[in-house]
Amino acid sequence: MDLTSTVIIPLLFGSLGIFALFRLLQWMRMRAYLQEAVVVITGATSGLGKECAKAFHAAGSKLVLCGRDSEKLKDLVQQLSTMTNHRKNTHKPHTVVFDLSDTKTVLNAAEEILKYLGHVDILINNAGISFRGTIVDTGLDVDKKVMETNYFGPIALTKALLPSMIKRRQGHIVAISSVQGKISIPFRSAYAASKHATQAFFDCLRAEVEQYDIDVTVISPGYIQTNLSLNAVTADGSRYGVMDKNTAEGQTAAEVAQVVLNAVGQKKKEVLVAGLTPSLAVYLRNIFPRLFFTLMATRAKKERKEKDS
Ligand SMILES: NC(=O)C1=CN([C@@H]2O[C@H](COP(=O)(O)OP(=O)(O)OC[C@H]3O[C@@H](n4cnc5c(N)ncnc54)[C@H](OP(=O)(O)O)[C@@H]3O)[C@@H](O)[C@H]2O)C=CC1
Ligand SMILES: CCCCCCCCCCCCCCCC(=O)OCC(=O)COP(=O)(O)O
Repeated sequence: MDLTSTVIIPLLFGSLGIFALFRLLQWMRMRAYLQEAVVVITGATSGLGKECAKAFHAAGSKLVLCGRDSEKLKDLVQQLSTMTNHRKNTHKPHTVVFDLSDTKTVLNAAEEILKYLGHVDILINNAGISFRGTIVDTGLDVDKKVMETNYFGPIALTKALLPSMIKRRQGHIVAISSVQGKISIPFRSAYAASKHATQAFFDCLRAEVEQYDIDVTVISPGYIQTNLSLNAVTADGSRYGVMDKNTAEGQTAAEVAQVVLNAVGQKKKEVLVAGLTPSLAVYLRNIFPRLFFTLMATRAKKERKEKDS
């Protein structure tokens, strides 16, 4: 008896068929979940937020696009309306203008969103700023600004929308963190601190709200080709204004937005979206912390030397 033709090949094709069917069912469930869902995206005016807006719009979600600049939001709505490769049943997005570092405007925005749309299915806390500077030279006002934007703003918005999700026993909260929510690299203190706080807060939230059928997804990207480094704040509060090499060579925002869409659609609890070095760095930090600390100290000395020369 030929084992290959009677057992191995049928088994192989059978497994492939089951896998294909599983993926198809997964895709159909994801499509149904995102279609018609009310999705709030912060930081929709550029980079990853803008690409998420395009991806969720194409998936048929009802978008609430948030940002500080109403003109940029209007432009995005216009751009979405002309997108050609989307399905027929897309929706005109609603826009809300507020600054995440101003709690009062965040709370007003949440009220406006609930008043206008009645409920939120998916909140994507995406907006953020980065930081470049030495700890010794950085004023506390700069640390606070980064924490207000990356941590207190998103948690204020989350807390404001959470009661209505609990009441409906339905909702999904997404935090765009960073690899720097898991490891700290020198001269990024305020940013890394804000992302570690984000990771911790949303991990606690996930545990607390599972009993209400609310999902929490934390996405930790590595470098993405966006304006993040250009817009980073420095030790004296001024704009960094440099497109860092790592950022310029990172993944495209559109690629990462697809990962966000799939992670949300599949209700994943967390996703690391990074290249080999950042991914290895996360493992190294946890498995061989002393080696990781030595590498970081060497990196800090090298960067300092380069800056001083
Ligand atoms: N780029 C990267 O390498 C990585 C990015 N990330 C994270 O991805 C997220 C998106 O950043 P990215 O797209 O890269 O960067 P961008 O600078 O392109 O986008 C940042 C967005 O956040 C908004 N924003 C900044 N400050 C505030 C504020 N005070 N109130 C409201 N909105 C604000 C910006 O609005 P405005 O247009 O008004 O400035 C902009 O829409 C961030 O959380 C970032 O930390 C994570 C890992 C890597
Ligand atoms: C054999 C194992 C080798 C692993 C050693 C690696 C040590 C090198 C450290 C690498 C650090 C990577 C940091 C990645 C950080 C990252 O992806 O952050 C994403 C961001 O949020 C970008 O923000 P930024 O403003 O810092 O550009």
